[in-house]
Amino acid sequence: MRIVRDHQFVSPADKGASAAIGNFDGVHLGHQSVIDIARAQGAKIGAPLGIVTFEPHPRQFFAPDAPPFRLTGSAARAHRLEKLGVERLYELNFNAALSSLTPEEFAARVIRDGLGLRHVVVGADFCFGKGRAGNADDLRAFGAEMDFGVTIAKLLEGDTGEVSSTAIRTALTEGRPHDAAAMLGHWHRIEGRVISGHQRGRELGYPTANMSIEGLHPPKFGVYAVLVDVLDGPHQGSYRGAASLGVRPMFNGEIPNLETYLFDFSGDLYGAALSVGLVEYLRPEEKFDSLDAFIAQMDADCARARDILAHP
Ligand SMILES: Cc1cc2nc3c(=O)[nH]c(=O)nc-3n(C[C@H](O)[C@H](O)[C@H](O)COP(=O)(O)O)c2cc1C
Ligand SMILES: Nc1ncnc2c1ncn2[C@@H]1O[C@H](COP(=O)(O)OP(=O)(O)O)[C@@H](O)[C@H]1O
Repeated sequence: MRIVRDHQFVSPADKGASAAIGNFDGVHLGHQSVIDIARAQGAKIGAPLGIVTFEPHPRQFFAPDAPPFRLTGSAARAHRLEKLGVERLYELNFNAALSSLTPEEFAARVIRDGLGLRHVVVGADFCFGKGRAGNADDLRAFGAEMDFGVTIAKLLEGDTGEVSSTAIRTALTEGRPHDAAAMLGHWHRIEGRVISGHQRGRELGYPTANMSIEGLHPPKFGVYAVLVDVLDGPHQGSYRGAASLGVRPMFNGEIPNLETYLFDFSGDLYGAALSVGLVEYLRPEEKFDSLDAFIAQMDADCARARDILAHP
């Protein structure tokens, strides 16, 4: 997958895609259906599959102090898109210049001249350009005028209603990772590099690979059964584990993070990139009266997580 971050000066080899446009936060089933249409249109006209997306997320650009809401950071989104067979990822810098283009300027300068897209696919609720002034029908009209194809995809309905990033966030906030996964088409995964903590874990018999969740929507705090992928380094591979998400009341922690104990593993994970999939919510974080009681509870958590993960 080629990643292009500037819509100007794009090399001819990177132009000519059939691309879906949007934020694709979480890359859920609704996003995947839009991407499938772009793939099918591309196959018809012999164009590579592309995605046009934005970084930061426009909502972060317009309201930088709002609480974190993203399901996927830029790297996690790119991984997910690559797995879906995306060949060109246009991750455009969402800045003052881009956000002030009118719908017509966006169509002409970005879609036609900059990226040279041959076909674009958007969801029915798509809005674009300064002040969100353009809608999907406007895009179709610009396409006819500027010689790129446009498909407007219907919004996907799941069993429990519309598949949306908002509904997924709510499921995660309420500790329902299965419901989130049903809308995502995969486990909700938190990705990041392993950072060091207070080195207490190893003394408790439960060393944990710690990751920051800064900038991400926080799922319900507590203990989860998890599926872990170590994405790089000597321990690359898939593991099962139990993870604690939150502030560690046992040790009066403050900054929330994700701490993952990998089953049947020993080794150094500092600096490695991890992807931790939340499979089942086990219990809230607690403060125990003694370390013995805490360790006994972690033993029980891990036994339960092993059981759950044997038949996820
Ligand atoms: C299965 C499991 C359950 C945990 N449950 C709790 C908990 O209930 N309360 C809490 O404060 N911390 C909990 N933690 C987090 C531990 O406090 C944390 O991993 C440990 O203090 C190590 O911290 P360190 O990585 O900074 O050394 C849990 C960790 C694991 C792996
Ligand atoms: N089974 C395991 N699960 C998670 N991390 C492990 C495991 N075995 C060894 N480690 C290593 O131990 C480190 C965590 O040990 P810990 O004492 O909790 O220190 P820290 O407070 O720095 O997280 C991890 O970052 C990893 O490098």
